[in-house]
Amino acid sequence: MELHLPTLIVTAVSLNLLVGVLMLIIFQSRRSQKSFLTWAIACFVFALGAIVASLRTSIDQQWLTIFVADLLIVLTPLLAIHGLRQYQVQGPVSLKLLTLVISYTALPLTLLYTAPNHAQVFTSVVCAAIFLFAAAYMLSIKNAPSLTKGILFFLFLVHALLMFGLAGTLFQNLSEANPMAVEPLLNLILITHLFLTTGTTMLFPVFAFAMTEKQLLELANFDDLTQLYNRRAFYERSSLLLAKNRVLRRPFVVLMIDVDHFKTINDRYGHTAGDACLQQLAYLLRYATRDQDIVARVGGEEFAIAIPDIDRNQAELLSYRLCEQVSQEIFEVNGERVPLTVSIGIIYSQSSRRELEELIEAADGALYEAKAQGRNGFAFA
Ligand SMILES: Nc1nc2c(ncn2[C@@H]2O[C@H](COP(=O)(O)OP(=O)(O)OP(=O)(O)O)[C@@H](O)[C@H]2O)c(=O)[nH]1
Repeated sequence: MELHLPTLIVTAVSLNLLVGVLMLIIFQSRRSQKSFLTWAIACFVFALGAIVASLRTSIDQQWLTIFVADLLIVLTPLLAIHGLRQYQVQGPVSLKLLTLVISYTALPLTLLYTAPNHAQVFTSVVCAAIFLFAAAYMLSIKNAPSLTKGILFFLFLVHALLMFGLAGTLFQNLSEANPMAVEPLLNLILITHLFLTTGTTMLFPVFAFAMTEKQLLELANFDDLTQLYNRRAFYERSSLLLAKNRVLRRPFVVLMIDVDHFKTINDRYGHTAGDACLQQLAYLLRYATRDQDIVARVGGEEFAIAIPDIDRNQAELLSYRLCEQVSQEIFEVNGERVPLTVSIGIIYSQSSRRELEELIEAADGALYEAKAQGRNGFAFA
């Protein structure tokens, strides 16, 4: 089946207009999220650029069909990146940078006014560079859902390569005795360009929603200071793990860990230093345990670890090792060493028959015991 170029342009323009309107509707209901407005503008700018560029064959107004069209085509990916950065807390692409790129594109385009083919080569190279930047930018976005991030990265990269390919083909065309010879190749590149642009714009709202969902999930499940599970997630995940262990009649252990004399540490070194110690301790706990263990910060200076499939001796050895490691770890604040120890309460349930709340309560009681015995140690319930 042969692809009909005008039909494709009409389809791409219509899809971009539709996605643009969809973005505007989303923006209406989420006015604080300006990226949707920016992406809507990007869609409209692309649609306008495609319409104006497609007039090249029917009207002889180069200032419009080359100069304005090329500027609109360059502006589209810039707006897309601008929207992506607005969605991040990193802030938008500075308006200065945007103006700079457009001005540096407009100037050579003006100089190339009488050489429209050269102008097209130049525009393609600029677009390729912007898409390459967009691909690199996608990689730098942390905390983004990997699937949509990966697809967008791929689309930007392919688009950059395509634009370099277009520039090369157009350049070759300049010296070609028969410019019509590369026409099919140019059409194929143009068609791919339309597909890529439309696909990318359609992915933006998906990316934005997936990202928001990921952030909300993290806010709901993770402790901001230590990045460990929070109390809610600890209960939720440990309950599931406990239920699974109960079915399999396997043992289950809960450790309640509390920093000793943390009030004194805060009073002496300051609250910020206390926070830094908690972060370092959290890292140590996560590092000292297995992937399947659930490590959480369940209170100010209180941590909990749920451990499946571990016998009583191993639980004792782990608690001993944790106390040792924490007391030997160097917690340093402003060049000063902060002495830090922990006390641990352990509950061992042989076939996981007891409820989680019961286990936590028992481990808490054992923790109280460990504190009473002089701290920097552990006790069994
Ligand atoms: N820096 C910092 N301090 C916190 C945080 N959450 C709780 N704290 C402090 O932790 C201290 C806990 O003190 P206490 O409950 O009296 O216990 P303690 O001083 O550790 O004494 P023992 O537990 O009996 O060894 C309080 O001073 C809280 O202000 C936090 O997120 N950061």
